[in-house]
Amino acid sequence: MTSQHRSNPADFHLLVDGIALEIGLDADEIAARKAYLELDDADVAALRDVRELLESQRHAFSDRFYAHLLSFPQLRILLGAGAETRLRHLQAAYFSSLTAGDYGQDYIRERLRVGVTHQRIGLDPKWYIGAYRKYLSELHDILWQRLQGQPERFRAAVEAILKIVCFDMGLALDTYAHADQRSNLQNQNYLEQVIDGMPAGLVVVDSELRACSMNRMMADLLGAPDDALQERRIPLDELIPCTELVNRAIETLASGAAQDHVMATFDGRADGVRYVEFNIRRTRKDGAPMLLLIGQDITFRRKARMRLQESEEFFRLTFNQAAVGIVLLGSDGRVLRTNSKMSHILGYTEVELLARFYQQFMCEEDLAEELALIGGLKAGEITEYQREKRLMRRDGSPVWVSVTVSSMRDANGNQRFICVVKDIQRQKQAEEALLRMANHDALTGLPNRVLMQDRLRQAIMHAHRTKRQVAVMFIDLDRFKHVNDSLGHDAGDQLIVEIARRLSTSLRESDTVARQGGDEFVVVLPDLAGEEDAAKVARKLLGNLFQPLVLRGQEVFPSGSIGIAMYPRDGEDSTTLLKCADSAMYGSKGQGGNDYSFYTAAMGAQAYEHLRMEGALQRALQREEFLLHYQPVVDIETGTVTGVEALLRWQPHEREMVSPADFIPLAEETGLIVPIGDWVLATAMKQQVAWVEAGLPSLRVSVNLSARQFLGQDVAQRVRALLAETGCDPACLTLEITESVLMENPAAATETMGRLAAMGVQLAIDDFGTGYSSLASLKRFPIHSLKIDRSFVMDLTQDADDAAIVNAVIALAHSMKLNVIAEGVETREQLDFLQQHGCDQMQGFCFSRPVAPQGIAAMLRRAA
Ligand SMILES: Nc1nc2c(ncn2[C@@H]2O[C@H](COP(=O)(O)O[C@H]3[C@@H](O)[C@H](n4cnc5c(=O)[nH]c(N)nc54)O[C@@H]3COP(=O)(O)O)[C@@H](O)[C@H]2O)c(=O)[nH]1
Repeated sequence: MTSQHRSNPADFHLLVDGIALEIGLDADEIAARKAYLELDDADVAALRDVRELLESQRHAFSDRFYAHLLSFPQLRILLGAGAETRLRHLQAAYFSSLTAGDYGQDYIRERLRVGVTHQRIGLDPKWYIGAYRKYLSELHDILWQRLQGQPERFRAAVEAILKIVCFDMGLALDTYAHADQRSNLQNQNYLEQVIDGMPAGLVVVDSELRACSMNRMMADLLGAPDDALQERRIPLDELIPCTELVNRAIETLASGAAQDHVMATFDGRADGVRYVEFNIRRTRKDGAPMLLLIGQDITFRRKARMRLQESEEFFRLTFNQAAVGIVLLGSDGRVLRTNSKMSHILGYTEVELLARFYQQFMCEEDLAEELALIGGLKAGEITEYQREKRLMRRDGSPVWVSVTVSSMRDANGNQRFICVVKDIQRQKQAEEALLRMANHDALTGLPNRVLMQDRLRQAIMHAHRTKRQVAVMFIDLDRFKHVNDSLGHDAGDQLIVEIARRLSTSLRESDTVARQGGDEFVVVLPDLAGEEDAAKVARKLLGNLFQPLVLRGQEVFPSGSIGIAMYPRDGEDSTTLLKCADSAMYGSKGQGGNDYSFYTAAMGAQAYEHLRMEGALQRALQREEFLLHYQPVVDIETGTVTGVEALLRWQPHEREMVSPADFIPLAEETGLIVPIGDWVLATAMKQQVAWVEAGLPSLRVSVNLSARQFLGQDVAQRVRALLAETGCDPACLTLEITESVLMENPAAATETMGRLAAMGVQLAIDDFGTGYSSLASLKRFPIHSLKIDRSFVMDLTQDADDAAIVNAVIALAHSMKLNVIAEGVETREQLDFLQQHGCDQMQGFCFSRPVAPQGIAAMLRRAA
């Protein structure tokens, strides 16, 4: 009986040797076995005796033997396909060795090998015991046939064959059993290893609900030592204190019904709580019911699920309560999900939004760009984009939003778009208002200078391309100051607003009317054929402007002076054209106003001179080209010099002296009057102190304050500083302010004058009679003197009106307890008149022209 073995031959031999050792097959054992079978030398001799006889029958024997064996399908399967040839060969070797007479170590090892091989292939002992039976019967028949008549020889041979075959069977069976035992042990070890190594915890519980064993994983889950159950069986509720698990285990034990997903929480572990999900199965061991509790550590999964739930909840709340609108779109733009803010922005309910496509909310003009961007997202060319645009609300009104659209994929790989929409309606409105404010005049709502210049530039560019012309009109209202001064600023504002309206309604949409500031307007007429078009518009404007209106109950007839510059004739850029129009406007004013003038080169020359003077004035201050002359103020009664008026002179280097009448208006216009006036104040005060220090009688010095000086800076503070700096006595300083300056901003003037008077400085109203203030309104101002304007004094001896005015002024001033000074007194007659009518003081050529400081000193010394 033979079979194959498939493992490595060296390993196999080691295994066989190991089994021989474990069985204890040493020489003594073999001798004992042979002795027990009574297998002795006589048997060996008997076997050798029939060797030749049997060898001759080997092939026929083999045929019959295998015909029998292979007639059993189970054997055919166990022995394997194509086994016959191989087996016949092994069989032949065994057949020969059976009668060879050598039954030592090699023989025995071969028998053991056969036993191990049979055990390995799962050939039950029944099969090879049957095979040995067939062997014996066949040998018996052969011997019977061949040894008929030789009963002794036959009996000895049969006896010996029986012994050796039983010897072989014993070896094979022992080996089989031992190899089987070994294999079982190995299987058991393997099973234990598998159970220990499995990624689930296992507790085996007996019918008394006591835990008998558990694997390493379960010990680990419970935080118990591996051998916790070796000493004693622990009650299940002690090992795992979970009522639910114990109850379900009791149920399974009783009914046999499997229990799944039984949750137990293991607390108190150093590494935190563990969640274990158990499956409970009933089984049997040695007839007694047992429970298998298989626990899966789902801590990670459960925590992950809890985290997921938490983050989903967080997302849900954030999504719903977000201060921005959020929309999830399908790749076709369908709204798949949205939040309440989005509903609020668009005025739809969430359900209504879900039935719509994003494209439905877009403005017509944004659609093409938006679709192109979405196309870019779809193609993966961009991952997101941001735009400020308008969306259409449910009520059809547009709402400004800032939209950020990003591309994403859902769990199934479908393309989705997330739109985050911020309502920027208010911001946009504020921006628009700011833009409006930056570009428009607050009072009239007309474009301001900035916007006008922009429009003018555009008009020039267009005209350049189309070979057309552009007219720029500079409009200045005539006598606006008069309205302002006499009727107040509110009336002035009303007039400006009405003029703005009249200008706007007189022009086309494409024309621009802008307020340049104050009472100045600029009109831009684009796309003209020539000068005559502009002239027509100018005539129309003047006609419309001239319509009367009632302000504060008084009928007013506004008019304006218009200067016109033409592109490209007068200039090719906005700055030049505006300058030209400005110069032309002065041309109109010079001709009496209420007219228009086109710019001419001569006007340009005037403007150039203007500029030149401005530069020269600036340099004059630095080069100290200014000086002061002083005109005495004389007491009419006594003829004594009581004071002087400081009068500014400009003596350019190596050039003729320039009259203040020529440069003061320009200095006023450019603002240079402020530093120049400051210089005058300081110099006059220093001079007053110098005369006193020179031992001369203390003189009152009068200084003229310009409008800008008086209204534009903190003159009181400056005067205080200069008084302190120069040491001039405030009581010796008079500040002269013209009537019109006072009326420009009476409230501010009152306040400033109050502060100056509080310092002890005296205040005089200059050029009195030329303005529009009434004597009554003067009561409000803390003034000390009135200076009657030279124009009234000049003709007072010839003109009865002037005489009456001068007389009235003196009378009224005295009634208000004001000092009166007449200016420009040139003749004895004028002086006599003034004396007769009680005028207090005078200044004029009849006494002295303005002279240098030394002249005043000499004059005072002479009088002493
Ligand atoms: N803001 C400032 N204005 C000033 C200052 N210095 C002068 N001025 C103003 O300039 C205008 C012209 O002044 P001026 O050429 O000096 O003429 C003054 C006198 O010379 C002139 N005057 C005086 N007496 C006579 C006379 O008998 N006949 C006559 N024809 N002219 C005479 O009058 C001018 C003084 O005017 P007023 O100031 O109104 O008293 C002139 O408006 C000056 O105010 C300065 O420092 N700051």
